[in-house]
Amino acid sequence: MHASAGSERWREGQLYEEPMPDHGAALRLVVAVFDTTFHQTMPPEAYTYALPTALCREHAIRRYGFHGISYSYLTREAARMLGRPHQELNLILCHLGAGSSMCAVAGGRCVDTTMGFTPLKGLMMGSRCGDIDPAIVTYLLGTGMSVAQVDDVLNKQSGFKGMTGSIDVRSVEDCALRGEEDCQLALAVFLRRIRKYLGAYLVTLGGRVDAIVFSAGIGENGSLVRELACEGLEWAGVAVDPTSNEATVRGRGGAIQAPGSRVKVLVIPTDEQLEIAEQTMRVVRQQQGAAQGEGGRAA
Ligand SMILES: Nc1ncnc2c1ncn2[C@@H]1O[C@H](COP(=O)(O)OP(=O)(O)O)[C@@H](O)[C@H]1O
Ligand SMILES: CC(=O)OP(=O)(O)O
Ligand SMILES: [Mg+2]
Repeated sequence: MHASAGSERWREGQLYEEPMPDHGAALRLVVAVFDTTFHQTMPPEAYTYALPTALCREHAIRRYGFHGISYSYLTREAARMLGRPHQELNLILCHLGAGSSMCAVAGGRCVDTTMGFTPLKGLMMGSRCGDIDPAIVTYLLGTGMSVAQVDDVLNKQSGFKGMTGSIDVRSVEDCALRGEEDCQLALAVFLRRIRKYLGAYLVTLGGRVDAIVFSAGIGENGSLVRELACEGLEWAGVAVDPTSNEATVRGRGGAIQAPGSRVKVLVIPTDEQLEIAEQTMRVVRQQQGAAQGEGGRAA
Protein backbone atom coordinates (compact mmCIF):
# COMPACT_ATOMS: atom_id res chain seq x y z
CA MET A 1 0.00 0.00 0.00
CA HIS A 2 1.26 3.44 -0.73
CA ALA A 3 0.18 6.95 0.01
CA SER A 4 1.82 10.32 -0.09
CA ALA A 5 0.88 13.26 2.08
CA GLY A 6 0.77 15.43 -1.04
CA SER A 7 -1.76 13.18 -2.72
CA GLU A 8 -5.16 14.73 -3.38
CA ARG A 9 -6.80 11.70 -1.84
CA TRP A 10 -4.98 12.22 1.45
CA ARG A 11 -7.30 13.18 4.26
CA GLU A 12 -6.65 13.78 7.90
CA GLY A 13 -6.37 10.72 10.14
CA GLN A 14 -7.01 8.33 7.29
CA LEU A 15 -4.96 5.83 5.48
CA TYR A 16 -4.95 5.60 1.70
CA GLU A 17 -4.17 2.53 -0.25
CA GLU A 18 -2.87 2.50 -3.75
CA PRO A 19 -1.61 -0.56 -5.56
CA MET A 20 2.11 -0.45 -6.31
CA PRO A 21 2.42 -2.43 -9.52
CA ASP A 22 6.22 -2.26 -9.55
CA HIS A 23 6.36 -3.87 -6.09
CA GLY A 24 4.59 -7.06 -7.08
CA ALA A 25 2.91 -8.61 -4.06
CA ALA A 26 4.90 -6.55 -1.55
CA LEU A 27 2.90 -4.08 0.51
CA ARG A 28 4.07 -0.82 1.97
CA LEU A 29 2.18 1.04 4.64
CA VAL A 30 2.62 4.78 5.14
CA VAL A 31 0.99 6.27 8.20
CA ALA A 32 0.79 10.01 8.93
CA VAL A 33 -0.09 11.20 12.42
CA PHE A 34 -1.47 14.75 12.36
CA ASP A 35 -0.95 17.30 15.14
CA THR A 36 -4.49 18.61 14.51
CA THR A 37 -6.50 15.36 14.67
CA PHE A 38 -7.11 15.46 18.44
CA HIS A 39 -8.97 18.76 17.97
CA GLN A 40 -11.40 17.46 15.32
CA THR A 41 -13.97 16.80 18.08
CA MET A 42 -14.42 20.53 18.78
CA PRO A 43 -18.02 21.70 18.28
CA PRO A 44 -18.72 24.18 15.44
CA GLU A 45 -19.08 27.10 17.86
CA ALA A 46 -15.50 26.46 19.02
CA TYR A 47 -13.90 26.06 15.60
CA THR A 48 -15.86 28.64 13.60
CA TYR A 49 -14.59 32.20 13.09
CA ALA A 50 -17.18 34.95 12.73
CA LEU A 51 -15.99 35.74 9.21
CA PRO A 52 -18.16 35.49 6.06
CA THR A 53 -19.17 31.83 5.78
CA ALA A 54 -18.47 31.64 2.04
CA LEU A 55 -14.94 33.02 2.52
CA CYS A 56 -14.20 30.49 5.28
CA ARG A 57 -15.52 27.65 3.10
CA GLU A 58 -13.50 28.78 0.08
CA HIS A 59 -10.22 28.90 2.01
CA ALA A 60 -10.94 26.19 4.64
CA ILE A 61 -10.51 28.83 7.34
CA ARG A 62 -11.43 27.50 10.80
CA ARG A 63 -9.74 26.76 14.08
CA TYR A 64 -7.66 23.60 13.67
CA GLY A 65 -5.56 23.61 16.87
CA PHE A 66 -2.10 22.09 17.27
CA HIS A 67 -0.07 20.12 19.87
CA GLY A 68 -2.77 17.45 19.41
CA ILE A 69 -0.21 14.62 19.49
CA SER A 70 0.97 15.88 22.88
CA TYR A 71 -2.63 16.33 24.12
CA SER A 72 -3.54 12.81 23.08
CA TYR A 73 -0.57 11.47 25.08
CA LEU A 74 -1.34 13.72 28.09
CA THR A 75 -5.00 12.62 28.18
CA ARG A 76 -4.02 8.95 28.31
CA GLU A 77 -1.28 9.57 30.86
CA ALA A 78 -3.61 11.65 33.07
CA ALA A 79 -6.13 8.78 32.96
CA ARG A 80 -3.38 6.35 33.97
CA MET A 81 -2.23 8.58 36.84
CA LEU A 82 -5.79 9.15 38.08
CA GLY A 83 -6.69 5.47 37.67
CA ARG A 84 -9.81 6.30 35.64
CA PRO A 85 -10.89 5.74 32.01
CA HIS A 86 -9.97 8.75 29.88
CA GLN A 87 -13.57 8.86 28.55
CA GLU A 88 -14.68 9.98 32.03
CA LEU A 89 -12.24 12.82 32.43
CA ASN A 90 -12.59 16.59 32.16
CA LEU A 91 -9.14 18.14 31.86
CA ILE A 92 -7.44 21.45 31.23
CA LEU A 93 -4.18 20.65 29.46
CA CYS A 94 -1.36 23.22 29.32
CA HIS A 95 1.42 22.50 26.79
CA LEU A 96 3.88 25.26 27.65
CA GLY A 97 7.02 25.07 25.54
CA ALA A 98 8.61 27.18 22.83
CA GLY A 99 5.18 26.94 21.23
CA SER A 100 2.53 27.10 23.95
CA SER A 101 -1.17 26.25 23.94
CA MET A 102 -3.98 25.02 26.16
CA CYS A 103 -6.81 22.59 25.56
CA ALA A 104 -10.14 21.87 27.26
CA VAL A 105 -11.05 18.18 27.31
CA ALA A 106 -14.56 16.94 28.19
CA GLY A 107 -15.12 13.21 28.51
CA GLY A 108 -11.66 12.56 27.06
CA ARG A 109 -12.34 14.63 23.90
CA CYS A 110 -11.16 18.09 22.91
CA VAL A 111 -13.86 20.76 23.13
CA ASP A 112 -11.67 23.85 22.76
CA THR A 113 -8.07 24.89 22.29
CA THR A 114 -6.13 28.14 22.15
CA MET A 115 -4.32 27.77 18.81
CA GLY A 116 -6.33 28.46 15.70
CA PHE A 117 -6.06 28.35 11.92
CA THR A 118 -2.31 28.44 12.59
CA PRO A 119 -0.19 28.03 15.77
CA LEU A 120 0.04 31.83 16.07
CA LYS A 121 -3.14 32.28 18.09
CA GLY A 122 -3.68 32.01 21.83
CA LEU A 123 -0.98 32.11 24.48
CA MET A 124 2.12 34.26 24.27
CA MET A 125 5.04 32.04 23.20
CA GLY A 126 8.81 31.98 22.78
CA SER A 127 8.74 34.16 19.66
CA ARG A 128 5.02 34.23 18.69
CA CYS A 129 2.69 36.97 19.90
CA GLY A 130 -0.42 34.83 20.45
CA ASP A 131 -3.74 36.71 20.63
CA ILE A 132 -3.60 40.27 19.30
CA ASP A 133 -6.15 42.60 17.79
CA PRO A 134 -6.14 41.53 14.10
CA ALA A 135 -6.40 45.20 13.13
CA ILE A 136 -2.73 45.54 14.19
CA VAL A 137 -1.86 43.38 11.17
CA THR A 138 -3.68 45.62 8.69
CA TYR A 139 -2.28 48.69 10.44
CA LEU A 140 1.31 47.42 10.08
CA LEU A 141 0.69 46.52 6.42
CA GLY A 142 -0.56 50.09 5.99
CA THR A 143 2.79 51.44 7.28
CA GLY A 144 4.50 49.89 4.25
CA MET A 145 5.73 46.66 5.84
CA SER A 146 5.46 43.67 3.51
CA VAL A 147 3.32 40.61 4.25
CA ALA A 148 6.52 38.61 4.83
CA GLN A 149 7.88 41.22 7.25
CA VAL A 150 4.66 41.31 9.27
CA ASP A 151 4.55 37.51 9.33
CA ASP A 152 8.15 37.45 10.58
CA VAL A 153 7.34 39.96 13.35
CA LEU A 154 4.29 38.01 14.55
CA ASN A 155 5.89 34.55 14.44
CA LYS A 156 9.61 35.09 14.99
CA GLN A 157 10.21 38.46 16.64
CA SER A 158 7.45 38.58 19.25
CA GLY A 159 6.60 36.77 22.50
CA PHE A 160 9.40 36.41 25.07
CA LYS A 161 11.98 37.18 22.37
CA GLY A 162 10.28 40.38 21.32
CA MET A 163 9.65 41.59 24.86
CA THR A 164 12.96 40.61 26.50
CA GLY A 165 15.46 39.65 23.79
CA SER A 166 15.53 36.05 25.08
CA ILE A 167 13.44 33.12 23.92
CA ASP A 168 14.62 31.08 26.92
CA VAL A 169 12.03 31.28 29.71
CA ARG A 170 14.57 30.03 32.29
CA SER A 171 16.70 33.14 31.78
CA VAL A 172 13.61 35.38 31.63
CA GLU A 173 12.55 33.98 35.03
CA ASP A 174 16.05 34.54 36.49
CA CYS A 175 16.17 38.13 35.22
CA ALA A 176 12.62 38.80 36.48
CA LEU A 177 13.59 37.54 39.95
CA ARG A 178 16.64 39.86 39.82
CA GLY A 179 14.29 42.76 39.17
CA GLU A 180 14.55 43.34 35.39
CA GLU A 181 11.30 45.05 34.51
CA ASP A 182 10.98 43.91 30.87
CA CYS A 183 11.28 40.28 32.02
CA GLN A 184 8.80 40.83 34.85
CA LEU A 185 6.30 42.31 32.38
CA ALA A 186 6.80 39.49 29.85
CA LEU A 187 6.18 36.86 32.52
CA ALA A 188 3.12 38.77 33.75
CA VAL A 189 1.68 38.92 30.20
CA PHE A 190 2.37 35.18 29.71
CA LEU A 191 0.69 34.30 33.02
CA ARG A 192 -2.29 36.58 32.51
CA ARG A 193 -3.01 34.87 29.18
CA ILE A 194 -2.75 31.40 30.75
CA ARG A 195 -5.08 32.43 33.57
CA LYS A 196 -7.59 33.95 31.12
CA TYR A 197 -7.87 30.63 29.32
CA LEU A 198 -7.94 28.70 32.63
CA GLY A 199 -10.98 30.79 33.55
CA ALA A 200 -12.55 30.32 30.14
CA TYR A 201 -12.07 26.55 30.22
CA LEU A 202 -13.37 26.24 33.79
CA VAL A 203 -16.60 27.77 32.42
CA THR A 204 -16.52 25.66 29.23
CA LEU A 205 -16.28 22.54 31.41
CA GLY A 206 -19.08 23.71 33.70
CA GLY A 207 -16.73 23.89 36.68
CA ARG A 208 -16.30 20.09 36.60
CA VAL A 209 -12.55 19.69 36.13
CA ASP A 210 -10.77 16.54 37.26
CA ALA A 211 -7.24 17.78 36.63
CA ILE A 212 -5.14 20.61 35.30
CA VAL A 213 -2.08 19.21 33.53
CA PHE A 214 1.20 21.06 32.94
CA SER A 215 3.61 19.83 30.29
CA ALA A 216 6.38 20.70 27.77
CA GLY A 217 9.60 22.66 28.44
CA ILE A 218 8.16 25.35 30.72
CA GLY A 219 5.34 23.24 32.19
CA GLU A 220 7.38 20.16 33.06
CA ASN A 221 10.80 21.59 33.98
CA GLY A 222 10.18 24.61 36.19
CA SER A 223 7.86 25.30 39.14
CA LEU A 224 7.41 29.09 38.97
CA VAL A 225 4.88 29.34 36.11
CA ARG A 226 2.79 26.49 37.58
CA GLU A 227 2.76 28.16 40.99
CA LEU A 228 1.75 31.56 39.61
CA ALA A 229 -0.76 30.15 37.08
CA CYS A 230 -2.69 28.42 39.91
CA GLU A 231 -2.26 31.16 42.53
CA GLY A 232 -5.46 32.19 44.34
CA LEU A 233 -7.68 29.61 42.60
CA GLU A 234 -8.88 27.93 45.81
CA TRP A 235 -12.38 29.25 45.00
CA ALA A 236 -12.29 26.97 41.93
CA GLY A 237 -11.08 23.98 43.96
CA VAL A 238 -7.47 24.35 42.74
CA ALA A 239 -4.55 24.50 45.19
CA VAL A 240 -0.91 23.63 44.49
CA ASP A 241 1.33 22.19 47.20
CA PRO A 242 4.54 24.29 47.12
CA THR A 243 6.82 21.44 48.25
CA SER A 244 5.50 18.95 45.66
CA ASN A 245 5.61 21.66 42.99
CA GLU A 246 9.25 22.50 43.68
CA ALA A 247 10.21 18.80 43.78
CA THR A 248 8.51 18.00 40.45
CA VAL A 249 10.96 19.65 38.06
CA ARG A 250 13.38 18.88 35.22
CA GLY A 251 11.20 16.27 33.54
CA ARG A 252 9.88 14.49 36.65
CA GLY A 253 6.16 13.79 36.53
CA GLY A 254 3.74 13.69 39.44
CA ALA A 255 0.80 15.20 41.25
CA ILE A 256 1.43 18.62 42.80
CA GLN A 257 -1.98 19.57 44.22
CA ALA A 258 -2.27 20.44 47.90
CA PRO A 259 -4.07 18.00 50.21
CA GLY A 260 -7.80 18.73 49.93
CA SER A 261 -7.54 20.33 46.45
CA ARG A 262 -10.67 19.14 44.62
CA VAL A 263 -8.95 19.53 41.24
CA LYS A 264 -5.80 17.45 40.78
CA VAL A 265 -2.79 19.31 39.39
CA LEU A 266 -0.50 17.02 37.39
CA VAL A 267 2.91 17.47 35.82
CA ILE A 268 3.32 15.09 32.89
CA PRO A 269 6.46 15.14 30.72
CA THR A 270 5.01 14.86 27.23
CA ASP A 271 6.28 12.27 24.75
CA GLU A 272 5.14 13.11 21.24
CA GLN A 273 7.46 10.51 19.63
CA LEU A 274 5.97 7.71 21.74
CA GLU A 275 2.44 8.90 20.91
CA ILE A 276 3.24 8.90 17.17
CA ALA A 277 4.74 5.40 17.47
CA GLU A 278 1.70 4.09 19.39
CA GLN A 279 -0.84 5.63 16.98
CA THR A 280 1.15 4.16 14.09
CA MET A 281 1.17 0.71 15.71
CA ARG A 282 -2.61 0.93 16.17
CA VAL A 283 -3.06 1.51 12.42
CA VAL A 284 -0.61 -1.27 11.57
CA ARG A 285 -2.45 -3.72 13.85
CA GLN A 286 -5.83 -2.70 12.36
CA GLN A 287 -4.44 -3.30 8.87
CA GLN A 288 -2.96 -6.64 9.87
CA GLY A 289 -6.27 -7.65 11.46
CA ALA A 290 -8.18 -6.62 8.33
CA ALA A 291 -5.71 -8.48 6.06
CA GLN A 292 -5.97 -11.63 8.22
CA GLY A 293 -9.77 -11.32 8.17
CA GLU A 294 -9.75 -11.13 4.37
CA GLY A 295 -7.29 -14.06 4.19
CA GLY A 296 -9.55 -16.09 6.49
CA ARG A 297 -12.62 -15.32 4.38
CA ALA A 298 -10.76 -16.19 1.16
CA ALA A 299 -9.68 -19.54 2.67
N1 LIG B 1 13.63 24.67 34.10
C1 LIG B 1 12.93 25.42 33.27
N2 LIG B 1 12.15 26.42 33.74
C2 LIG B 1 11.42 27.18 32.90
N3 LIG B 1 11.42 27.04 31.57
C3 LIG B 1 12.17 26.07 31.04
C4 LIG B 1 12.96 25.21 31.85
N4 LIG B 1 13.61 24.32 31.04
C5 LIG B 1 13.23 24.64 29.77
N5 LIG B 1 12.38 25.68 29.77
C6 LIG B 1 11.80 26.38 28.63
O1 LIG B 1 11.08 25.49 27.80
C7 LIG B 1 11.00 26.09 26.49
C8 LIG B 1 11.22 25.00 25.44
O2 LIG B 1 10.20 24.07 25.56
P1 LIG B 1 10.13 22.77 24.62
O3 LIG B 1 8.88 22.05 24.97
O4 LIG B 1 11.40 22.02 24.75
O5 LIG B 1 10.03 23.47 23.22
P2 LIG B 1 9.74 22.93 21.78
O6 LIG B 1 8.42 23.56 21.41
O7 LIG B 1 10.88 23.41 20.97
O8 LIG B 1 9.63 21.41 21.85
C9 LIG B 1 12.06 27.19 26.46
O9 LIG B 1 11.41 28.44 26.59
C10 LIG B 1 12.86 26.92 27.69
O10 LIG B 1 13.42 28.09 28.22
C1 LIG C 1 2.63 23.83 17.02
C2 LIG C 1 3.84 24.27 17.75
O1 LIG C 1 3.93 25.34 18.30
O2 LIG C 1 4.82 23.39 17.81
P1 LIG C 1 6.16 23.55 18.71
O3 LIG C 1 5.70 23.50 20.13
O4 LIG C 1 6.98 22.35 18.34
O5 LIG C 1 6.78 24.86 18.36
MG1 LIG D 1 7.61 20.77 21.35
